[in-house]
Amino acid sequence: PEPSPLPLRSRRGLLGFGVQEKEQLREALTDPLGCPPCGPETSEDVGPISALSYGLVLERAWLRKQLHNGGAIRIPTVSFSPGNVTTTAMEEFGAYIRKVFPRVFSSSFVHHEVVGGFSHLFTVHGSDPLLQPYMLLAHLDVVPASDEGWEVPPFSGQERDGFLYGRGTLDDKNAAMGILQALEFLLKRNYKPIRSFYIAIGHDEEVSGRDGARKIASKLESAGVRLSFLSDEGLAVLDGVMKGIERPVALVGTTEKGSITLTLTVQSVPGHSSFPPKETSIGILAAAVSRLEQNPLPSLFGKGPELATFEQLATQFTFPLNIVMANLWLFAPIVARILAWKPSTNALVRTTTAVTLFQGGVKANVIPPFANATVNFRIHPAQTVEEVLELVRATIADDRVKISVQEAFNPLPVSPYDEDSFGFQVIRHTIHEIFSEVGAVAPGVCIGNTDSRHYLNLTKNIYRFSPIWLKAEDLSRIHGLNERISLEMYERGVQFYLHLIQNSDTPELPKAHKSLHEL
Ligand SMILES: CCCCCCCC/C=C\CCCCCCCC(=O)NCC(=O)O
Ligand SMILES: [Zn+2]
Ligand SMILES: [Zn+2]
Repeated sequence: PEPSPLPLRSRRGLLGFGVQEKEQLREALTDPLGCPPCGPETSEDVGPISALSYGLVLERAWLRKQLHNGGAIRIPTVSFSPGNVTTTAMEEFGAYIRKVFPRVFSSSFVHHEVVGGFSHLFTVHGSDPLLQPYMLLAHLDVVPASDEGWEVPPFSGQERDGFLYGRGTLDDKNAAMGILQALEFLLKRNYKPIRSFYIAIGHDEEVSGRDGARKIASKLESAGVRLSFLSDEGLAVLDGVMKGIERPVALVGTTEKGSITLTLTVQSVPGHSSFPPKETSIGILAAAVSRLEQNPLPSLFGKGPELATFEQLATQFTFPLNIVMANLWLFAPIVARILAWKPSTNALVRTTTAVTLFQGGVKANVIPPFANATVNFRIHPAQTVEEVLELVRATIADDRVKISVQEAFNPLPVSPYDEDSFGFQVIRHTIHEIFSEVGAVAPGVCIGNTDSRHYLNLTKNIYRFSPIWLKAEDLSRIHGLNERISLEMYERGVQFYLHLIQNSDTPELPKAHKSLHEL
């Protein structure tokens, strides 16, 4: 049977669903009868039903039918360096989404194209051409992971205790699959958007986005496209990440830090290890790198947009921290010192220094002819590439260490987050709908970099929020060991995009609400 039409929001509700509509939506989302006929599969047919590994979670019976041959997490779409990505896996990913999202690829008002070899651009044509389109961004590539240290192999897509484990479950296949799953679901319910939108799934975000996002952006720019707003991965719902805040809070990245990656090289004359010089190239380089680690760049806390984050979150802090945060003009130096204790909050205080690669030496009895190291700095919004470079030179203070710049860009402009900013308000409203536990939604500085920076010429309204719930212990899973997402959170992510798409269909500006109770 054809699926029943989804009871969509009435126009009167604009952004919010009415109580009855929400109930209907809940039923539609969980009612397997709304799915295509599936046959009498049991859970043994496909093993554990896991969201990303099998692609779909809301319509479990339907997904069992389609997804026997692996899933998003099991396709190792690893990016190693710019131009060096796992192309076969990326092609497989393209085939996979064609298979599991048939309506997205066959709808008369969704246009799909592959850009840069493996990135995907979808244009979803809305019924009102006068409304400016928006864009949902995600990426399909992941950073490498070996089996070592993982509870389950990172590309096996296994479920344990309600969590799906694997590289990409938080960054960023949850979003790539979640967005497409939301669209597939809406199309199945005969939903026709009013406002047009784009979905761009990049294939090399983890290594600069130069072949994916950059090409998509320049293609759209040449076509004269301007966006109402752009939503990408970034900050998240944070639960217990910051001491003194009792309820979870959602941070939406209104800017992101800059970045500079340096190669440090020391050369020396090779020779016999039995009569070594006082210092080898490895020793000289190690000392330089150690000086960088021992002398972090200065605290700039309170001089950038992080000030607004803490001011807006002030009421969420318990006494007396609420007073402290509301008076950062006085207390910023003390707060900065406390934030610097933990890596996640230290990243808000200063430009960070990370030594990520170190190479040197050719044989045990040969004086090394060279040594080199890669150091990646993430630049605080109140600093520039030039300023960082100058401070680094002064800290190394050794002419034998040659410094070359691999890549560099300044911190990104701050997107508006006032009451008149459609993009920020629609995202904020949707967060309150889906993550009703959050005490506040505030603007923040995204400490990592995203594909969204390639779209600066298309909109000033760029917002970086991953619809995921992170506890303090989860932060190390991103690019780390045992990356995982609970099935419940993946499902909430799909709901987030489902609501965001529908909420964006209003021409009117949503008013800022602190919570749903005020609606
Ligand atoms: C109350 C304030 C506490 C703030 C603590 C920050 C918590 C960090 C939350 C999320 C992690 C940020 C990840 C950002 C996305 C990164 C995407 C990525 O990997 N890009 C590539 C790169 O940056 O190299
Ligand atoms: Zn990412
Ligand atoms: Zn990443």
